Amino acid sequence: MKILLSNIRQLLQVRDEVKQPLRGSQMVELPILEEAWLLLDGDLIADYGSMRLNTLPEADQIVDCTGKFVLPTWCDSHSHLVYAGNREGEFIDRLNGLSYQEIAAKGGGILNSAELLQRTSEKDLYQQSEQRLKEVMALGTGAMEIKSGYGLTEESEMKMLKVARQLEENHPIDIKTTFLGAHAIPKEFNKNGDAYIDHIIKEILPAVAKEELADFIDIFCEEGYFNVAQMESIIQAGQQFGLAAKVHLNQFNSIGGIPAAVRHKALTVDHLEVMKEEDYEALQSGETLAVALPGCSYFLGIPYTPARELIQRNIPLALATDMNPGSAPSGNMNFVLSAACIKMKMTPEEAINASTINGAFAMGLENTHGSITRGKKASVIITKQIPSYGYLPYSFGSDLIHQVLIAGKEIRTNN
Ligand SMILES: N=CN[C@@H](CCC(=O)O)C(=O)O
Ligand SMILES: [Zn+2]
Repeated sequence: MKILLSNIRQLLQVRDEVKQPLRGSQMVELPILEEAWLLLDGDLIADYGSMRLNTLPEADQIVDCTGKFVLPTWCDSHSHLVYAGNREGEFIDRLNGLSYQEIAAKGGGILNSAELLQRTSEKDLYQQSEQRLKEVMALGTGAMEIKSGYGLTEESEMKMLKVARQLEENHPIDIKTTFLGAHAIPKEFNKNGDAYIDHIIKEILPAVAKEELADFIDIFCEEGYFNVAQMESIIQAGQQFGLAAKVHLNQFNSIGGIPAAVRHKALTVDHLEVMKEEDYEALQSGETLAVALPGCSYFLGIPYTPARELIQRNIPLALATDMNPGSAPSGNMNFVLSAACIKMKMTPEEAINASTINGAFAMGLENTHGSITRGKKASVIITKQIPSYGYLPYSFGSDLIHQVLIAGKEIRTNN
């Protein structure tokens, strides 16, 4: 079925081919086609052109986009969307003065979510997660990464990854999965991180790889969780199974993880709220992408990732939600866009690039997602009638989406 979007006020992020993630001054360039049409054929983008120059192509359905902006759907490259229950109780504890780390030290935090997830059936976990997935698709996310990490046993880590794979099978959104067994040390390991890392590498990872449940590998490298040597072991073990690394780093402390991750050719390093000179220099010397998670900074009240410094130093930067029950219980990329502009001083162009094409690179989906390109997935956001695309981050909290199409399928339409 061919769908023609006509009379588009501005078609955003129109690119022929993007070979590398955008960096530095490239991030401020957002290619635009004024007064445009866009033809979707089945699940792919077939063609686009100017309303002024071309005769319109034939289509089965025509959607009039007068006064509206069309852009590729968001690419959310860092999420923990599959989880059980919530941690609203810890949220109240934090409002009453406890810190995220203090709650974790008392046995709450990730271990709290793991305890509940282990008791939750696969079916129930699927249903809870599917509800969140439907919500984020309606908010314009067309590709996303989902991590395990609330299982912390072979059985429960596999349960999480199976649920993520089933979500992809049953919905048009593209989902990449990441094995995050090394998210916290389970209670049974009595704070012995080395023993748990050994167990992951010898037992859990081979089982995950055998069933092809993961595309990437991750670890929470942070004081009180896992150290740099343990991160290096996990990255190398993942590489044995062809899993590139996407690593949680520098959320609260800079402990030397970024230089090591870049040395080991990690695809992305994520969080980066706390940065030292050596961290910037390592990123400048390699190909690893930085991923910022402003929803986490907002929710926990911790520093925002220094986007201006990263961009000024030519380091490619993506934006993602970090959707999870403890530090960012929102999968709304529209909010992420606003927070990146308001709190991290990114321009709307930089924030849109970081949330689309660079997000696609951060998941290895750059050939199919992240831009309006012939042959890429027919996944687009049609805005309501708004004055400019800068209005998207400006009008924070407003729902400015008229329609979302993912792989050619209508996800929602507002009037
Ligand atoms: N920091 C590590 N992992 C998640 C939070 C996990 C949790 O608190 O449940 C994050 O990216 O923020
Ligand atoms: Zn995370």
